Amino acid sequence: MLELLKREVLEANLSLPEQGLVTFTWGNVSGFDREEQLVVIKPSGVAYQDLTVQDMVVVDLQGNIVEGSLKPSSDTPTHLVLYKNFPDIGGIVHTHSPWATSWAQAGKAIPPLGTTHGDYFYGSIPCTRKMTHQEIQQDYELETGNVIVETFQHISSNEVPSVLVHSHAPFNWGKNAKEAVHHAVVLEEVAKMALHTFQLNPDVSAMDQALLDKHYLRKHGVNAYYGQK
Ligand SMILES: O=C(CO)[C@@H](O)[C@@H](O)COP(=O)(O)O
Repeated sequence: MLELLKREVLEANLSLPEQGLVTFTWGNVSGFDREEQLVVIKPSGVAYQDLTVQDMVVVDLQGNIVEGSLKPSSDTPTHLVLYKNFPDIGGIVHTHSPWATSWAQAGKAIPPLGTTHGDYFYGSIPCTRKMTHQEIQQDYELETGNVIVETFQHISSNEVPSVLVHSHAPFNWGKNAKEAVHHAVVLEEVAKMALHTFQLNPDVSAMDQALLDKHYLRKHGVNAYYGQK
């Protein structure tokens, strides 16, 4: 199982530059084997084109390296907090994709403005609060995870599989690494559309709840009917 997960995580990392989500090494993907309680994650600072399955790093939920000779991504503590607190996720991706990162730097949530958003996110994509100086200085990556969990106290991490970290960039997740990357691609498109929408009409309001319900629930939930379902 772990070897298959390493391959899945490698392929998900290689898809980041293919999808236009990263510049240089500004991103990382991990996968979670919930049975073994082990996380496979990209090594820190290694160029995507140089990555091999053997480079994938395996850590436990305390961050101890179980397999691998390279240092894990610097964002590993953030990934681990999310795996511990969001029970249904099996993959996480962090990038600095420019449109979503612009919203994160502005400290603004992305409201549901249209059906593209509604098909994937059952409400606004939240932005975390600013972190305190103490949080930043103590353990920035760990506290980034904690502030994301705090942001989702009253939001379902299943219904909104993305977050904008204030003054930083997005984190996305899904049932596996591939789905997490899919959500990251959608987030980037939705962030781009939303910014242009506000430029065209600064007074635009969020889409009707009925339309959001129709589009989200046609793809998600027990009565989903989209595509060939
Ligand atoms: O967020 C950042 C930098 O701000 C990191 O995600 C990015 O540099 C990637 O770091 P890693 O190479 O995964 O350690």
